[in-house]
Amino acid sequence: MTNNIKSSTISGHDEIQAARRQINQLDQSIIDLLKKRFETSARIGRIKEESQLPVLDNDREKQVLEQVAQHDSDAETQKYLQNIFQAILKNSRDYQHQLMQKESK
Ligand SMILES: O=C(O)C(=O)C[C@]1(C(=O)O)C=C[C@@H](O)C=C1
Repeated sequence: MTNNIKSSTISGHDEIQAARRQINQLDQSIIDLLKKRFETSARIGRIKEESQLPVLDNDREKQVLEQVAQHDSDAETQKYLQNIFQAILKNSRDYQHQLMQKESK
């Protein structure tokens, strides 16, 4: 009995470790993709600066969030994905603003 509890605890521990290794790899992929996304956003930001266009484009942001919704039909995870992408869009805008400020100095 004691042994069973111990071994199930150990295998639970191993399972957590394995899942965490997977999360580490997934996080690395997410970081790589987000870096690429920021670079692309910076490119748009430079064009907007040259053309004197505002950083915020509400229609485009709505489109991005709709695209996210279309890619995930699971209502359970949808609200979290929406939150994440709202944060991504905000940080994308902040990054563009920061680059514009730097370039104007
Ligand atoms: O598509 C643009 O116009 C962008 O500047 C990119 C981006 C984005 O990160 O997706 C960022 C800010 C805008 O409000 C809309 C979208």
